[in-house]
Formats: sequence, C-alpha cells, structure tokens
Amino acid sequence: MVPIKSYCALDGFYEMYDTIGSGGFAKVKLGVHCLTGEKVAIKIMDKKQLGDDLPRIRLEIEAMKSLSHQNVCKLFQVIETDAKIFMVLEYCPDGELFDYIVERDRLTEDEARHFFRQIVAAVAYIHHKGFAHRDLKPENLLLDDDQQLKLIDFGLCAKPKGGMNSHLETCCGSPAYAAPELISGKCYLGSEADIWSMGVLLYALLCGYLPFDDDNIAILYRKIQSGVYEKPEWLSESSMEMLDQLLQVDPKRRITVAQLLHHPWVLKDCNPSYNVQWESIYQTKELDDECVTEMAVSVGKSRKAMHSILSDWSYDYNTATYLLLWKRKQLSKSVRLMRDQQSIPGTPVSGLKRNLIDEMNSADDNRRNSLKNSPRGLHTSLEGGLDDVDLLAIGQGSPIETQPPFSHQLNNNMTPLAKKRPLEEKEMEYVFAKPVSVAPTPSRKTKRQSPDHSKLSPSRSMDSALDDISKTPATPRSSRVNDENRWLDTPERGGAAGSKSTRKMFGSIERGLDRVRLMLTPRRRQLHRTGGETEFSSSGPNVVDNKALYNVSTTSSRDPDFVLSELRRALQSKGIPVKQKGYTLRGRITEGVRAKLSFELEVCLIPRVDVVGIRRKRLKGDAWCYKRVCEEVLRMASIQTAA
Ligand SMILES: Nc1ncnc2c1ncn2[C@@H]1O[C@H](COP(=O)(O)OP(=O)(O)OP(=O)(O)O)[C@@H](O)[C@H]1O
Repeated sequence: MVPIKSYCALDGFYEMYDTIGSGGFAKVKLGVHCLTGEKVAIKIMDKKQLGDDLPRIRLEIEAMKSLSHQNVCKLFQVIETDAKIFMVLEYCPDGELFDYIVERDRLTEDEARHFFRQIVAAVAYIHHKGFAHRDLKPENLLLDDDQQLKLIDFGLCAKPKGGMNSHLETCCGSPAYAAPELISGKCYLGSEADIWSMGVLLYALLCGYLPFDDDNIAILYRKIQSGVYEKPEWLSESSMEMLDQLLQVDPKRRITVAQLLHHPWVLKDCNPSYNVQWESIYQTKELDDECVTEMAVSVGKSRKAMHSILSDWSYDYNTATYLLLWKRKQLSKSVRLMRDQQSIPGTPVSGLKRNLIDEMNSADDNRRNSLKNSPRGLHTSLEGGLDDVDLLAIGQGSPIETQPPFSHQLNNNMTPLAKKRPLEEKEMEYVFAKPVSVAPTPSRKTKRQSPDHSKLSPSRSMDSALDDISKTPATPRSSRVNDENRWLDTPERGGAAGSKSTRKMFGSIERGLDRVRLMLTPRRRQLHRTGGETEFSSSGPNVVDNKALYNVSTTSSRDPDFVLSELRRALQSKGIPVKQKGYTLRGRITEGVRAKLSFELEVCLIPRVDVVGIRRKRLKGDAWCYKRVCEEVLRMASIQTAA
C-alpha cells in the first residue's frame, strides 16, 4: 500500500494512509510513526470548521493527556498548526464495539461480560481521575487486535472543579444513552449518568438493540424517564438483575462503579483473587530505562538529557516515540528505532533523525527559555502547509511532491523533509533509516458522527429524512464509470421511503445480505490479491484477504457487476443519492446541507469461497440509523433480485 499525500506538519514524522473514520469534528486517518514503524490513528481537525467547538477539542486533548489506561485510547502526540489540530492516537484496528455486536446479532452473556469488565475498568479509572465521560456508547469503544476495548471521544467529558461529587448541568451525549435526570434538565452527577449509559450499553451487548428507542425524541425521553424496558427471555436472571441495578431511574439507587468492581455478575467465573483491573498498567511516573537509552543513543544525547526531555510529557514527537517504544516493549517487540539506513538516495532518511534532534533541541531551548507556560503539548513549531488540501484516494498516484508554501515561517530549522539533503552518514554516529514502508491494515470500520439529534435536540427521524429525499426531484446524471478513482454520481430516483423502524436490527443486515442470492451464470474474474487487505484495482473489485472478512457479508453470486447494479438500484429506489467509485457505492443522506448519514457498500471478492461479498462501512451518522438503512437497502436489493 502506498502512503498518500501527507500534511506538511506530519512530513517526515508520520506516513499517512487511508481514512479510517470520521466524526462530527474530525477525520481519522491511518498513519505510521516513522521511527518505530508503528501504526497510529491520526485525528485531524480543521480549526476554522471547529469554530465554537474548539474549546471542546482542547478539553478532549487535556483530558487524554492526563489519562493513561489499558482501556482508554492513548494519546501520543498533538500537533497544532494555524489551520489544523492533529491528534496522534493509539491505533485500534478492529473497529467499533457497535459493529462487533452488529455482526453477531447479540453477544453471549460471557462475551458481554468480557467486554463489560473492560468498560467497568475504563470508567472506574476515568472517574478516579476526576472525569465523567458523558458519551459512553458502543460507537465510542474501539477494539484493538487483542480484543481489548479502548474508550475514545472525550469531547463531551467533564472534570468538575469540585470533584466527582459536584453536580453538572450541561445536557449532552446521545439521547438513547442519556440518564433520566440528565434529560429532565436537572443537575446531575457525571459518575451516575455514566453508570446509566453503561446500563444501556450492557443491554445493547446482551440484546442487540436499545432498551429505550424511538424515532420521536419526546417519546424516547418519556420511555427513558419511565425506566421500563423489555426483558427478553434469553436474559438470565442474573443479567436482568445486573441491568436492573444499572438502569435505576433514581440515580441514588443506581449501582456505583465501586460496587461494580466487585459485583458477582461482573466477576463470574473469575479466579477468586481476580479484580477488575481498573488501575493503569502504564507507568508515567517512572520512565523506562531501555526506551530512554535507545532514544538517547539514537540522537547522541546523554540519558540524563533524554530523561529530562521526556519527563516534560510534552506530547510532541519525543513523547510519541517514547510511548510507542514502550508499547513495543510490552509486546516483547524490539526496542529499537529505525536506523542504519540502507540509504535510499534522495529520501529524507537522516532528516528523520534531524527532526528528532531539532525537537529535542527545541525542547531544551524551551526549557531554558522557561516557555513552559505555552499550551502544554501543543506542537507549534510547524505551520500547516498542505493542510487544507484534501487527500488523494488510494491508488491515485504517488505521495505529493508539492513543496510546502514557504510563505510559512518554519521554526527550529525544521526544513520540510522533502527539501532536505540527506545527511552524510559519517556526520552522525547513528542515522535513522528511512522507515520501511509498513503495509498498514486499514481499519475495517469507520465511525458515526453524532447526528444533531444525538446532542439532545429534537430532529427528524431517519424515515422522514428518507421521505424528504424521495420527494427530491430526480437529477439525471451520468452513471458511467470511466475513472475508478473518482466518485461519480449515479442517477437519483425517487422511491419508497424507509419502512417503519424495526427495533430488532442487529444481525438482520447479515440476514438481508444472505438473501442476496444472485444466481446468474458464474463469470470468473481475475482476482487482484494484495499484500494488505484490499486494494483498488483498475480492472475489477477488490479481493478481501481471508483474515479481513470483517464487516463483509457473502452473497451467493459470482458476478460482482450484477451485485453492484442491484445495490445501486436498491439505494436509488430508496431515494438515497449514490456516488460510485469502482465497485464502491457511497450513499449519503443529508439534512440541510450537512450529511446526516454517509456510508459505503463495496462489492468485493471473497477468494476462499469464490463468491462476491459486500463490505459495509459507516462513514458518518448515527450507528443505529445506519444499521436500519443498510438493512432496508439490502432487503430491497434481495427482493428485486429475487423478482
Ligand atoms: N484510535 C483510533 N483507531 C482507529 N479508529 C479510530 C480511532 N479513533 C477514532 N477512530 C475512528 O474514527 C471515528 C471518529 O473518531 P472520533 O469519534 O474521535 O471523532 P469525533 O469527530 O470526535 O466524533 P464525534 O462526532 O462523536 O465527536 C471513530 O468512530 C472510529 O471509527
């Protein structure tokens, strides 16, 4: 996989790859940290677009800097330019817990417990640190490749000045997960509100749908305030009791996180000595000697000097390098930075080292100049150059060669790497090699944007949005694909609005897809297998790696073109405007000018069973709405096919 055009501020520090998620405020891209070769997630925010929400992002950054826990997504670095804020985060390749549930209809009690324990651990830890999350939901829990949950999205968190026993007033979060006292407009305790959300979350894990759900926000609130929810017969007595303790309308009768840590349901089948590991395994007080030494040696500084630089926890490239090295050590990987270049002419090999040295010198200068009161961790030495240029799609050519605009002042001798002359090897004892291009595995899912209604404001239902779309006059446009790398509009067609919401949605996407039985004459196609998971091919659909069947449903067809046209037809007949790039269809439902929901359905090839698959990917919008829309689209596709 080829890295895509990068942002100037990240040049030489990170290689950038595909977008792996987007939210209301950010685009998240896969990156590779150049000195360690470790994958990271880079959350990119445009300051202008953030507008009044900028303080919220600053709060999120400050919160994440003070949180280090195995079940909280780790912040490695913050880079701020004139135009952008970049947050470099621990990469969670296995996507959202929401999608994990969707794939399985609902989880078994043991599996739900496995995840719930980790949620309890994360929440106990953040509460202990004085934060309430206030937006706990399965979309905000990501999975790493070891089934460990990582809590993200601290944009709505609160750290009450008077501690966790101080009341909060701001009504925020996602309505379906909001506690009764919160939606009543009363003052509330953040810790108690989080516990309620955990109840909703546990219910979703065990049942596969929400305990309180309605398209009409006023009715939804009434349901929440009544505290009455369905208790399906598959729930065990003990699970029902657990839910009952979490979903207590009166916050004072609700179970506390301290009680949860020792709760028999949570600890079931555990060794008697086992405790929910709510304390952090990260050591931030003491730096790891081996990692410090490696970094010191690499740039020819003394260990003491390096120790002192890292002790600042500036959340710059040094912090990121240290944390990633430390993480490698925990995984028994080598604690070595990239060096000993197999010199690639013209590459910014030694520039990498120079950048690190520059950063360290700048850190030293900063210390000397007592500039510590500048925004902590905000890397202000680079100004955005190409930041506003949107990234190219994969397969659209080589990384950008464009020179950064030199109207921007670059501090600290931080010459853009593209301009750097490779450093003579003898100049330095250790020279960082150009990092081997790691073929990253893109996340197999992306993320919702909390829709407007998720901020507790009344909004139209998805059905009505679909209704409106269906009323929009059709605009005939060409649907012919002549360039796979461009998104092309396909003709819109008015069609039936979405059917009435069905509560039982998990798993039905799979069932819907299973009904896509396309029994056309099998036509063999050349498979375009790639080293990574999939790759855009100029002559056919992507081949999914057998290990990456996440979010992919199989059909019985061997004809990708037919599946593609059926999907397109279904989307259009639902009145959902569609754009097409190769074998990927992007559907977008708007509310005003903003995208309320955007998602992709990609027709791909599954080599193991030699059939066509459909990969689903939510780009933006409420997860449950996405699920319903996909379900309806796929059902329609199958009906039309059957007909
Ligand atoms: N560390 C990560 N690893 C992998 N994917 C990630 C990571 N962080 C975020 N994502 C993906 O990007 C999506 C958007 O991220 P995030 O929720 O932080 O954005 P946001 O704009 O703050 O969202 P919101 O609109 O809820 O405030 C996530 O749902 C997830 O799919």
